[in-house]
Amino acid sequence: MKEEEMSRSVKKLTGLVAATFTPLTAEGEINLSVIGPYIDYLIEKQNVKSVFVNGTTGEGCSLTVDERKQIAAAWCQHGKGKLEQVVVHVGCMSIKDSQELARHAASIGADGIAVISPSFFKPINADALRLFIKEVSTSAPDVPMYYYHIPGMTGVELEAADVLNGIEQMIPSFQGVKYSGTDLRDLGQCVCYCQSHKWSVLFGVDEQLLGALVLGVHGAVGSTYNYLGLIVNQMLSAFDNCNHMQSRALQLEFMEVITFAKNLGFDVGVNKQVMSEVSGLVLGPPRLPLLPCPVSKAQAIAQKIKDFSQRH
Ligand SMILES: CC(=O)N[C@H](C=O)[C@@H](O)[C@H](O)[C@H](O)CO
Ligand SMILES: CC(=O)C(=O)O
Repeated sequence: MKEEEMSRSVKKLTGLVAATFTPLTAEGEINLSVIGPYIDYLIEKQNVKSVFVNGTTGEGCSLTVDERKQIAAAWCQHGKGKLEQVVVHVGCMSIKDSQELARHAASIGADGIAVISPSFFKPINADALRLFIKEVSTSAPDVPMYYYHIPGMTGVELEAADVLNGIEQMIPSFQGVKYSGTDLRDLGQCVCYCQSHKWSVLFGVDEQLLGALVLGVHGAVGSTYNYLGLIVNQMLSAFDNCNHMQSRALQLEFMEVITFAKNLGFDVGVNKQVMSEVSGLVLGPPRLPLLPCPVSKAQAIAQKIKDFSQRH
């Protein structure tokens, strides 16, 4: 497809996107039965209608290729007619695995795919990373492709704007970037570049979202929208209505909650247990090397979240 054709037929990814947790049984096997109720919870209780599956929050890199396929398929199947977009993260250390997951995502009707940089052998420059993303996209040429920039996890410090430069010539299906870094200059460069190609920039550091909105990002992908979607939607509305006092007050209060959580140790294992406490869904433990979270710790964080929600 030509670039103009693609951009006409693609639904732009905007607004809040929940980075989903992967439900596991107490024995540590994937638990597909939770995904249907999980979708209803996001839509009915959080007003969140798009999801990002098998990413950082979903422990995608800790799952087998087969497990990732089953999880992605369940989100697409149960989300049909309910969710606006299901974006599947397909990044792996092996490009072959990523290609297989990309092909699979296309076959189940995913609305988009995303890749992180490989992080054991790292791309030495932006060219190498662009090539990697391109080779994955050729396995699913009709599925919108997003680059998932998360230097804090991958250790790949290439500027995202450098990765985007010229990428439209290599990847006709390219549609934007999920930016989970904190370099606002690089983010701003990405916003300009994506704006000119009608792509989306989704921000991924939830506690800093307001700063990114000021720079013009089109939406946000994050773990906390699983349980704070309603409140952050209020912040987005306040921002859209130029109510700086209200959007700032909400972001500052949100920062206080995340700081409280971080001081107790806030990794994906803790976060997952917090979601179980707030939502009532039974998401189970994380997978090693992440450790299960003591229930008392998750309850203390969940209480802060509930208090925050009740105040608004
Ligand atoms: C490293 C990580 O998990 N980042 C998530 C997405 O990129 C965020 O949604 C964070 O969980 C969130 O901003 C809380 O710190
Ligand atoms: C936040 C996010 O996008 C992820 O967990 O992958």
